[in-house]
Amino acid sequence: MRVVYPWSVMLSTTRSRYMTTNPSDSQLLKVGHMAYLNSEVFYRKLATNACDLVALPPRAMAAAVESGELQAGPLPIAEVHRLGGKVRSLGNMGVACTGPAMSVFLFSHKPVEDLSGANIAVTSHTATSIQLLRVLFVDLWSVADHKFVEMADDHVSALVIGDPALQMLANGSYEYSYDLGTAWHELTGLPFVFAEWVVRSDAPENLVDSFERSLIQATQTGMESVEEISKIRANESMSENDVATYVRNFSYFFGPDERVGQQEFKLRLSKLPEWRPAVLSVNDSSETRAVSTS
Ligand SMILES: C=C(O[C@@H]1C=C(C(=O)O)C=C[C@H]1O)C(=O)O
Repeated sequence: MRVVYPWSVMLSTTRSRYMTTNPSDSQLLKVGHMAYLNSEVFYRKLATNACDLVALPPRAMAAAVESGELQAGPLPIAEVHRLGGKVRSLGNMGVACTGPAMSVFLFSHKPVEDLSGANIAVTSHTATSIQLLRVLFVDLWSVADHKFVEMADDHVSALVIGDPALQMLANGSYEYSYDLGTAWHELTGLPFVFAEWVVRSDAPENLVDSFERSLIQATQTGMESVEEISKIRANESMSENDVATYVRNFSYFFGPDERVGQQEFKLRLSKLPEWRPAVLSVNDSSETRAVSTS
């Protein structure tokens, strides 16, 4: 399995066992590696010859699948909806939660009800949570006339996801924090699907079938290996117990409830004006340093 790591400066989670500098024209799918702790169960036990992995943050990963640079990955659900028939589901899997997500936060210096007109900084990693925040601003918190800005700009609140959010939760200086999974559950009583494993519809069927089998098997084994993951991924801000609680909080195989939650999100989002955040090159993003966990 060959892995390219343009993202390696951003997260402390990269694993050298995957790193090689020897590109080959192998008959393997090019697959996105979501290097967040919340996605570790997919990759920890993935056979080394199952695919070629490329690490990218969620928004950039969706752009790479859309352009054909990658063929598969756990894509932000808002982008899965947008890509429509260009992609199809792999294994009925992804990242979902019912209630707290524990790593998708609006951190704020003011209560959320007072954010109308405020500058809200948004991580360039996100494609879905920013859309969830737009829904919550309208349907739950009645926040209007806010402006989404970059992390380096002046802001009152910041939307942060994944490992950087875990880090900020431990070390951050914001007075208020709102878990977007909790807020969604308050609003709808439903699970929220953040990401779904998909593959491009034009990917060769034989490669897709064999990768899908490997991925399902790896994830089942990965979910049985949370203790091992916890030992490896515990750090000064998260004990082994914290890591295990965090990982076990997610649903990785979807049932009917996840799909109902997904459709509800699609519906609520479709009622808002069409808008999506710019696709930034990872290297352009000034927040790389601001939210680095490495
Ligand atoms: C639960 C999370 O969901 C993530 C949030 C995403 C987004 O906002 O676009 C995309 C992928 C998910 O892994 C998280 O990052 O903590």
